[in-house]
Amino acid sequence: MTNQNVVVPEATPAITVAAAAKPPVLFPYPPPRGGGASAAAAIRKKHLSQVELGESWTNAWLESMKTSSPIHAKVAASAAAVPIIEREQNEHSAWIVRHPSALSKFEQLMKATKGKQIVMFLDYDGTLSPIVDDPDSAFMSDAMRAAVKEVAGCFPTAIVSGRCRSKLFDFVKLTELYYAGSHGMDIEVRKGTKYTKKKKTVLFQPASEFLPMIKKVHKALSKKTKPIPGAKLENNKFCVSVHFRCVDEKNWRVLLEQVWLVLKEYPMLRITPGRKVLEIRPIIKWDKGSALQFLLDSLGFADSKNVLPVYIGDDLTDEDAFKVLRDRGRGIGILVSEFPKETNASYFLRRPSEVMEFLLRLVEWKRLSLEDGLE
Ligand SMILES: O=P(O)(O)OC[C@H]1O[C@H](O[C@H]2O[C@H](CO)[C@@H](O)[C@H](O)[C@H]2O)[C@H](O)[C@@H](O)[C@@H]1O
Repeated sequence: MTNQNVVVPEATPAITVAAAAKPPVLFPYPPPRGGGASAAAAIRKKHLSQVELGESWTNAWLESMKTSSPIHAKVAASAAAVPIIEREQNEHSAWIVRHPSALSKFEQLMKATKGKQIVMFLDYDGTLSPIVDDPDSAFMSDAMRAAVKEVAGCFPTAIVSGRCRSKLFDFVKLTELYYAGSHGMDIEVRKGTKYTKKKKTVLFQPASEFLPMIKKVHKALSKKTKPIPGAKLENNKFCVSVHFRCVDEKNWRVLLEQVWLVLKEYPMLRITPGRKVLEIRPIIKWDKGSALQFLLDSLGFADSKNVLPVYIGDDLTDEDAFKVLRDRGRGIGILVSEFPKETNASYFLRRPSEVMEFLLRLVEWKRLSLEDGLE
C-alpha cells in the first residue's frame, strides 16, 4: 500500500461535518440529588437543573442538525466575503486533491493491491441504496445486488450497517456475505461460506445486555414522538434511529425535547448523528471500526500484512471504520458523498451508481488478473 492511500486530511474543508461532533456525544448523567434539602426542594432543584441541562443539550443538538444540513452550510458560506460559487469551487478542488475519485484513480489503486487479499466492507444506506424519505423503502436495485454478489464471489465481503441485521438481510438477500448490523453490534459470520472454514456460525453481540433497555426506550420514544408530523422511529435491535428527514425544521426542537425527556433516564445510552437521523446506542466502546477489526480477525486475517481491507461508506458512523484503516496504515477508505466533507477516508465516490461502477471494475480487474496469471 502506498502512502497515498492513507492520506490524512490536512485542513478542514468548506462544507464540514465537524460541527456534528460537537454536541455531547455521551449523554450527561442526571444531576445528583440535593443532600439535606427537603424532598420537594430536592425534586424542584433536580427538575430545574435537568431543565437547564436539557436546554443546553437540545440547543447543541439543534445547532448540529442545522449545520450538518447542506442548505444551512450554504447560507453560512454566502454570508462570507468571497462569492459562494468561487469559494465552493476552490474548496472543492482542494478537497479532491486530498481525496481523489476512486474511479479516476482505479488503476493506481489496483497496483497497490498487488499480491494482497482484498476484503470488502460495504455500508448499506447511501452506499448500496440511494437515500430516500422512507427508511422502509430504501431498496437496492437488482443491478446493485448482482454487482455485490459478483464482488462476493471474488473477495470476502461484509455489509456493515446501522440497521438491524434481519432488516439488512431482507434488503440485501445474499447469503454469501457477512453481516454486521446495529452499527457493528450484531455480527454474523456464517458457517460454510467460500472464505471461512468455520463449522459453526459465529454470532457476536457485544451489547446484548442492552436489549431490554433499547426496547423500553423505543417504546417510550414511540409514544413521545408520535404527535410530531414526519418523525419516524426505527428499532434497530441494539440501537434506535430517530429520523427527522421528514420533520419540518420548526419542529426539530420539539422532537429533541421529547428525545431528551426519555434519554435523561438512561445515562448508559448515547447519541451519534447520521444523515437526518439521531442514532441512540449503548455507551459501549464498539463501533463500525471495531466491527471491521472483528470481521478481519474472524476471517483469519488478524495479523496478516497481505490483507487489504476496502471500506465504502457515506455516513458519519463510517468514519470510525475509515479511522481504523488510517491508523493501521493499510486499507482503502472510500467516502460516498456529493459534497466535500471532513473525512478519514482517502478516496471518494459521488453516489451509489458510482459505487456500483467501482464494484464492477473490481470484478473485471480480478477476472483479468486471473487470466493473466497474476494471482
Ligand atoms: O449504516 P447505514 O447502512 O448507512 O445505516 C444508517 C441508517 O440508515 C438509514 O437511514 C438513512 O437512510 C434512510 C433511507 O434512505 C433515510 O430516510 C434516512 O434519512 C437516513 O438517515 C436507516 O433507516 C437507519 O436505520 C440506519 O441507522
